[in-house]
Amino acid sequence: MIEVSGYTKRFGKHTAVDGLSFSVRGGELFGLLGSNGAGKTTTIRALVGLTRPTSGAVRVAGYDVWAQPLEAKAAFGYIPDRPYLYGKLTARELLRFVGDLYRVPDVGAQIDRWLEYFRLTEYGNEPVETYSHGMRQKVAIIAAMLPDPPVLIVDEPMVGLDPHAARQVRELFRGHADRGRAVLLTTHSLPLAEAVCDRLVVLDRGRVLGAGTLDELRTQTGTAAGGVAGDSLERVFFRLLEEEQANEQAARAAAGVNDAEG
Ligand SMILES: Nc1ncnc2c1ncn2[C@@H]1O[C@H](COP(=O)(O)OP(=O)(O)OP(=O)(O)O)[C@@H](O)[C@H]1O
Repeated sequence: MIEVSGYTKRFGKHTAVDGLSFSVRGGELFGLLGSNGAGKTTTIRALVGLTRPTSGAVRVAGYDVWAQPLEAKAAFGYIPDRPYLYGKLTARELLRFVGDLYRVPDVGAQIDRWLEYFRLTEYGNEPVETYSHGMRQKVAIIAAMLPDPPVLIVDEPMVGLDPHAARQVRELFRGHADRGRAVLLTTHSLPLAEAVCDRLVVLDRGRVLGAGTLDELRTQTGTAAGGVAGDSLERVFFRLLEEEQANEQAARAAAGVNDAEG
């Protein structure tokens, strides 16, 4: 459902993402993790047609996002980290606009159901510009979910949500994947990723440090650094970063020795 092959993005001389490959199947919830500046949003922006790859290909539902943008865009819902919503529209107007674009059947009843789910019913006829940050985030989530897309792409979904809404959203994404859809999300919340993701990629400065199920990552880090089965994703994550640092120091030291010899 999502295919990223050899995706590289350079901004001038800076390589933000370097030869990234992964795929997400229907029924899977996939996590893209990494520190600040790792390249998560840059990858998501390529997948949703906002930042053109320098090289490599990104495909959604079998369509190349950059060669067949209309087909690809019809197949995914996108929840950006900072959603832009038309502030002068009410939530109902905005959601009806989205629903009509995607030809959602029985859209009025669906919007009512979604507003109720997120406790927004009494605000549904107020302009979105009067909403709190979390309320806007909920509207952006509804807008992406309303067409029931085969692929859902989500950048940092929990920022600004209260604990109740965060749990609802977690269940929503898991349920979406369990109904055969593909869900790709980036998050800094390792407990969230541990609770819901089937598979993960950990990025650092544009390169993959580890990829696979949590158990596979445990094995990967355990073999190299003496970890034990059952380690939390947080421990695994920090081990991957520590190993990367150790490798870099070793490489620098070796280069220093070579320089000295040369
Ligand atoms: N438009 C741009 N122009 C130049 N550099 C950019 C641009 N967008 C991103 N970058 C650089 O690409 C790298 C990856 O940024 P990106 O936003 O993808 O990171 P991220 O993993 O989403 O980080 P965060 O967790 O902080 O949101 C960073 O070094 C960033 O400075």
